[in-house]
Amino acid sequence: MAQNQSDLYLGLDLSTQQLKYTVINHDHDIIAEAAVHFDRDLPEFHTTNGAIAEGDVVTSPTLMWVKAIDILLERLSKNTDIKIENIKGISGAGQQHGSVYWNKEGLETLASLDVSRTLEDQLQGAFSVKQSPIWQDASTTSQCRSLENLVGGPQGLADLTGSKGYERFTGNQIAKLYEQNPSAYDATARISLVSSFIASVLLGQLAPVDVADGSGMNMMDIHTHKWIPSILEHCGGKDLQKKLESEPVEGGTNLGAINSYFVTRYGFSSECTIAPFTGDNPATLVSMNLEQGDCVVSLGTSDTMLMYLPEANPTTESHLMSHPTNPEAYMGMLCYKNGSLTREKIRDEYAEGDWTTFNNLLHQAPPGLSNGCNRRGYYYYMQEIIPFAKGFHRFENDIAVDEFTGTKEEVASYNVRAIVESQFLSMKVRTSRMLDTHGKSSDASHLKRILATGGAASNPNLLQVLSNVFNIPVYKKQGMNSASLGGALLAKFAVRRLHGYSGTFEQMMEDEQRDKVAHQLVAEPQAEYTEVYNDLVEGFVRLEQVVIANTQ
Ligand SMILES: Nc1ncnc2c1ncn2[C@@H]1O[C@H](COP(=O)(O)OP(=O)(O)OP(=O)(O)O)[C@@H](O)[C@H]1O
Ligand SMILES: O=C(CO)[C@@H](O)[C@H](O)CO
Repeated sequence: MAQNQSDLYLGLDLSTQQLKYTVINHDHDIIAEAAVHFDRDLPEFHTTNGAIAEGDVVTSPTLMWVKAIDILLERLSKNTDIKIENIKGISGAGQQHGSVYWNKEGLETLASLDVSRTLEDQLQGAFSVKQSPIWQDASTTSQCRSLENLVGGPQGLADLTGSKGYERFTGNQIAKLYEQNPSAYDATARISLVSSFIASVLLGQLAPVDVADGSGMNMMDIHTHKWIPSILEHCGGKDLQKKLESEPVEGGTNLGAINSYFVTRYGFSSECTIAPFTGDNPATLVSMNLEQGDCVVSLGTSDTMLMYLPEANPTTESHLMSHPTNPEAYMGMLCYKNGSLTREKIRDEYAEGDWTTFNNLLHQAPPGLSNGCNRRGYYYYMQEIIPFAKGFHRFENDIAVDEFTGTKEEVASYNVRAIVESQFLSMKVRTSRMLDTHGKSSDASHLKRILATGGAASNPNLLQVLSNVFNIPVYKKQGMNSASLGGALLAKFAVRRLHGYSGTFEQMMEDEQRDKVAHQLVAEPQAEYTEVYNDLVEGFVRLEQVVIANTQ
């Protein structure tokens, strides 16, 4: 099968609030994008922002994701801009860390799907755990400490797997199931990540975990990309190796052709290749085509900061993940649970639920929030990851207050500015700590640009504050769905390799991307404000320590 100008590549992203698709052509132009929104399109699953939270336990109905695949593919097959038979490869991404528990019957059904029935109809009984734990879960602290103790503490676990023990990381979620629900664990034949779950559905059999997403499990050796047997046994007994089936695979691998169900039901080509699906953050990195000195800030449901790292220097404050396309390299990451949803809380409480009002209030408060009184706010609606803190905390001249003082409008504007500034200051402080650790070996110690993405990157007012806090320009790329775009590019890379291409992913991007001026400048640092933020760092860190101490 030769390369053809009419060839198309499909990327899917099963993120927190929606399942999205992006279709690209040979030149990487975006031909179509669409999404199924879980709360709006699938209200029968009763999710809020795609999830069901019961205290620290946060899950999503696995069957909701299955139904979303039915609906998305139906919409794709009806899109007249796309010839579905021209799609040569499919890859994509999933929200990281979440897990899916297949029972034996479920895998058998998957291997023999009936083309006259929907996936939802056929896979109702396929899962031994019906609610998949997702990345917002914070209920496995004891499993985290136990795993760290096994390997000599938090730094020991980070040295082995790239991260210390984190509640949302899949190994700790599996350990909780193993301990607390042995019958469901025993009824589990195989375990998928959210990413490898979608690949499995498309293949009609269990798909392996990809190395970049595998590094979000606390169970994979970050250097060799293999499972660590002693950790597997600790988290899930002797059976866990079997339940994972195979070792993680590198991005761009060909996993096989799409299941005939999708060929007959939707008109895919029987030669359409399925490539490993990765995590949404690694897929975002892939889509960004980084140059030296770039980092990515993704403002989605979670806020994340991503960067390319040539060497492994794991820390207990950031994540080190395997790079999605370069087996020798790494991705550094910071992840905040209180991203868009916590900004929405403040918008709803102080800005009438409207982003324009939110933006107006942002401009009313002085940058740095001083103006005769030093105000500071820390907003953790959900249990935060970094720092490990919870609740809303406000200070005036270093004294904790329940609410800022001022008129109703002033109070509203202080809260709006305080949340935006404190979220970006936290990122700045931790980015420079990560760069200090990697400084000796990394060009990243000289950050030159931020490439912004995610739903909230559509708001230029936020990006202006981001630029001022970091004192570097912020750029954006065409198309809002960077993880599904990254998936489409990974699909193309796998197809090209299947047909003999021996170059790297980066070479493919260099040689075959038509639009070279892909990033647009959206905000530049404003000199009068950047100094303000430099001066704030020390006080920000000091009061954050008070917040952490108060929420232990
Ligand atoms: N104008 C705006 N200003 C600020 N935030 C916005 C704006 N428009 C959308 N958002 C935020 O974008 C969020 C959705 O982002 P996105 O579509 O990237 O989510 P997602 O893909 O489900 O998340 P994730 O990738 O973290 O799983 C919404 O929760 C919303 O708060
Ligand atoms: O937990 C993380 C990353 O570690 C989130 O960013 C999810 O991937 C959802 O987007």
